[in-house]
Amino acid sequence: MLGKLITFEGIDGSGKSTMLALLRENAGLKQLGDIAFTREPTQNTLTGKAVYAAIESDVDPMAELFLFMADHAAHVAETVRPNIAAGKIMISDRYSDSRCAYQGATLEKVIPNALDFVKNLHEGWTVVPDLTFVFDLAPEDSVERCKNRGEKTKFEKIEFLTHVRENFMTLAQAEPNRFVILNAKLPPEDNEKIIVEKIKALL
Ligand SMILES: Nc1ncnc2c1ncn2[C@@H]1O[C@H](COP(=O)(O)OP(=O)(O)OP(=O)(O)O)[C@@H](O)[C@H]1O
Ligand SMILES: Cc1cn([C@H]2C[C@H](O)[C@@H](COP(=O)(O)O)O2)c(=O)[nH]c1=O
Repeated sequence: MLGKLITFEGIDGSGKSTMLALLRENAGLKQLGDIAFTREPTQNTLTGKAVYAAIESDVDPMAELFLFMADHAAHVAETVRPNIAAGKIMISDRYSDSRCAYQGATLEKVIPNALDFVKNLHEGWTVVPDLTFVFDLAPEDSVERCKNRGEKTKFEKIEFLTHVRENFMTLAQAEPNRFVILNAKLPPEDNEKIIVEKIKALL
């Protein structure tokens, strides 16, 4: 039997990594099947390194989109498809919706309907997630959390993250059966319970 793909999305600092650390240890989740954790951008790969170099530069946003797309293609081919074929439950920290939301925003002034343009690039070849959680957080809180974390990327700006957040909401409204919006200000343990219940219902 084919596995499932579950993705975690949201603006920077919204709590995805914190939640995934909790889920790795969640006994109820472990009982549901063979779980494989993954992420985008991919780590320590040719394409992932190119993406992180781009994030730290002021590279042309269209060029940056295609670096993210290349990383996604490698991720799908080398990790996602084989694990799904092996019947695993794959949980990805960011996936295609991050591209639609972030590059939909970086390309706003470059191409009309940038979000749809990016979304359409994925059609026909990617693996579509079965379930997607969006950690919804005000950009002001996001920037504050990122400041406390001690990192700063070119994306961590209130105006830009406001646009990214709106894009996540647009994506969720278009596919209400796939998306679950979480209040990222709740204690992580509260959202953890909601997530495990939704995953149980999916399986
Ligand atoms: N529910 C929460 N309430 C308050 N603070 C939180 C919560 N979840 C996470 N944090 C804190 O916010 C910061 C960012 O969290 P985390 O690294 O999990 O976010 P992220 O979504 O993985 O970020 P990014 O996508 O930028 O890597 C961390 O300092 C973390 O401790
Ligand atoms: C997958 C993906 C990510 N981004 C952005 C989101 C973050 O600001 C950075 C790096 O991600 P991390 O989880 O903080 O390591 O990249 C993006 O713009 N487009 C994407 O497709």
